[in-house]
Amino acid sequence: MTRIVDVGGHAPYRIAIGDGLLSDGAALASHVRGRHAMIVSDAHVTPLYARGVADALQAANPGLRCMVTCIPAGESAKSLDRFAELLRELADFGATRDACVFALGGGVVGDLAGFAAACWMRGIDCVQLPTTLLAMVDSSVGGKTAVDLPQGKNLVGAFHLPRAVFADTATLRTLPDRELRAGLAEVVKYGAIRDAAFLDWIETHADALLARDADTLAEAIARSCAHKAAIVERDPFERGERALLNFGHTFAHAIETEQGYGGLNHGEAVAVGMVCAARLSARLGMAVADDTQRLAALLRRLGLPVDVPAGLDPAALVAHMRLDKKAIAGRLRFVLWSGAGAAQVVPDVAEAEALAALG
Ligand SMILES: NC(=O)c1ccc[n+]([C@@H]2O[C@H](COP(=O)([O-])OP(=O)(O)OC[C@H]3O[C@@H](n4cnc5c(N)ncnc54)[C@H](O)[C@@H]3O)[C@@H](O)[C@H]2O)c1
Ligand SMILES: O=C(O)C(=O)C[C@@H](O)[C@H](O)[C@H](O)COP(=O)(O)O
Ligand SMILES: [Zn+2]
Repeated sequence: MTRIVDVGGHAPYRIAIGDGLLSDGAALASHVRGRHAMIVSDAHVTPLYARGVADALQAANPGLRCMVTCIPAGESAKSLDRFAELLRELADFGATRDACVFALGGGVVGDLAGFAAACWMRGIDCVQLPTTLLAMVDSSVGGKTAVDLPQGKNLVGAFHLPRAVFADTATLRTLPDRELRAGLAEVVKYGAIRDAAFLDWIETHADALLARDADTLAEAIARSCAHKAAIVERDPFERGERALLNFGHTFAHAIETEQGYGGLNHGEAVAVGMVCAARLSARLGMAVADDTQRLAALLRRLGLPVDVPAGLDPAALVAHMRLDKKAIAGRLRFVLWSGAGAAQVVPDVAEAEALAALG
């Protein structure tokens, strides 16, 4: 069964979620307007799936010129250098404005390839083909694309909506356990910020999710995408409510940056960050300590970390937060929590409070 989530707004697109979607060459090729299709993937995903996608596209449209380009796996590939390399490859490929980039991989590939598509000739089509749970529930949807700098996460980027998203759940069978758990952190985020019943559902289905039960995973993906779609179609450029999707991220990005993008992965950092944000909310009188305990217990049960890694300098973490994209006029803004299903953006949070919330 293929589940569909439609994302409305000024440039609507469809998210398809189902087993085997990467072999549907006709569906993939229907989004290519010209003759050039560049499949961007990483060193783990390329040998597993890239040839299949290229063959499926080619079979559906024999006139298409397909190329596969492979980046190293991992967050450190989300760099300006790799971005420049992709642009040079698009040039060498002769990609014209009707070319299409297929981002086949996790959030790293999606963000990097999406950013190259956003910039090449001021914007060409991009189709997201997420192969991690995190990319299926979050990064492939909504059009945020970016690369990191040593000074901070996602500091250089653009909003560039995908033409379509195909989440082939069969690819999750090869995903390492650690990456599956990372994706579950962003799933928990949706329950935490806007759907108390979904948070209950995740608690009830935690074992099935960890055991990769296919229907349970597909339901988690579809419900997560529906939440993200509802927000990003109303606020595509994060002028307001989209910031709620950043719950836990001010802490998470500071940790990832301070670890040089080689420590916790994004989902793990978000798990820690959400607990810090919940603690901060309790300190500021918005949440009760019991809610923080409940959130931490669920994340632990899902195999995720909930404590700031030992050895990180708290002052350095707060210094990174000053470059958080939600900060305004030199003051920190946080997504804070008032318990299951309820979050809000709070301006002017004192750095001393953020420091104390690190635990
Ligand atoms: N744009 C957004 O809205 C948004 C949202 C959330 C996260 N992100 C970004 O996404 C990135 C994290 O994405 P991620 O968690 O997918 O990490 P990732 O892209 O690094 O993938 C995780 C690992 O899994 C491997 N992998 C991917 N699919 C596989 C498969 N099917 N089988 C086997 N191995 C596979 C990858 O090679 C990599 O080693 C971060 O950079 C984060 O900032 C962006
Ligand atoms: O789509 C969004 O908006 C999000 O904030 C989703 C986050 O999970 C994601 O990690 C995003 O890349 C963070 O964006 P940033 O603007 O804080 O860099
Ligand atoms: Zn995130």
